[in-house]
Amino acid sequence: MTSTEFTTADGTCTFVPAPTTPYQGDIARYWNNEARPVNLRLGDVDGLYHHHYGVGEIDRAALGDPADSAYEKKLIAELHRLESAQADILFDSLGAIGRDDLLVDAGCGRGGSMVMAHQRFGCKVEGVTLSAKQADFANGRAKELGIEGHVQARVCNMLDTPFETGQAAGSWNNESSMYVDLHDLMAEHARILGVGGRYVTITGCWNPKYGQPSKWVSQINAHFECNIHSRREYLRAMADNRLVPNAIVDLTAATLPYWELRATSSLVTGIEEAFIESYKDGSFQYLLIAADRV
Ligand SMILES: C[S@@+](CC[C@H](N)C(=O)[O-])C[C@H]1O[C@@H](n2cnc3c(N)ncnc32)[C@H](O)[C@@H]1O
Ligand SMILES: CC(C)=CCC/C(C)=C/COP(=O)(O)OP(=O)(O)O
Ligand SMILES: [Mg+2]
Repeated sequence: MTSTEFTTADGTCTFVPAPTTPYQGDIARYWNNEARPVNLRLGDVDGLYHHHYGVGEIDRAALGDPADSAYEKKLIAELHRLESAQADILFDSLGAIGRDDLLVDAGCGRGGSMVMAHQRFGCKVEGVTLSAKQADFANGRAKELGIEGHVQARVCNMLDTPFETGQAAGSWNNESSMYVDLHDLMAEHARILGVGGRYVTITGCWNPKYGQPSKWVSQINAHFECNIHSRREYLRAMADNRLVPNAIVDLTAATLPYWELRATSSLVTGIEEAFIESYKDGSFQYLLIAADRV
């Protein structure tokens, strides 16, 4: 396998595997260059850096008066609280995880979810991302927290991971499954999970009830260079790969307050309208699917 050189934040030179396809090269570049304030400023609140969205009711009392000079800071903290609440909901669905178990985060971003999972379960958490910059960032945070022996990110294709067959007790995709073929993805999760293990995804998917992807869904795809799948595709790919859903939770109503609040902030990116309108017209859904590896 060919590799490319990458210099880490501490100046160390390292080699990372070259992307398997030109598309994966595009996605690696996209995340290597990403530095949106809506992600960095939220992460700065407590050092948990997420690249996913939020769920739950807005705490209006915590936000206080919009005319107050401290309001924007409180709004950022509130958006971040909702994003961390989203990760907590995903972990609630993983079932019983012990300290000696291994969890795998497929498409781990800057690693916020990995840190949270380790803090909650005490176990080892391994993540993969296409972006060397993200992996370096996640490993840097783990080192700062003194948990580098438990939380590790590497540059790797989630469809072809180095984990042993049956090694993981749990694995997840948190808003990272819209970059890959779902049959290939579920086959890899089914391979690395032991029988009785649990797979969880939180994802945005287009709703077959709408007919085809709406213009808003197409806009989201173009914005992130991703390819949103339908709800039907998720269920079919799981069924074909020994992953039996035990929970399908529609989080659409729970994520709307996050988007409506975000749309009023100074950190807007321009994609807020597409999420709000597609959730409202029913063409797009925010779903959690948990499945047992049988
Ligand atoms: C929207 S971010 C989500 C990050 C993280 N799950 C979170 O919740 O913060 C999408 C992530 O998927 C990763 N990704 C996309 N395609 C991938 C692939 N084929 N293999 C590994 N990671 C991939 C990207 O590198 C990026 O880290
Ligand atoms: C639900 C869907 C369709 C998600 C697409 C994947 C994605 C880009 C998630 C959020 O990342 P981010 O936190 O970097 O995005 P933003 O900068 O908009 O906060
Ligand atoms: Mg974000």
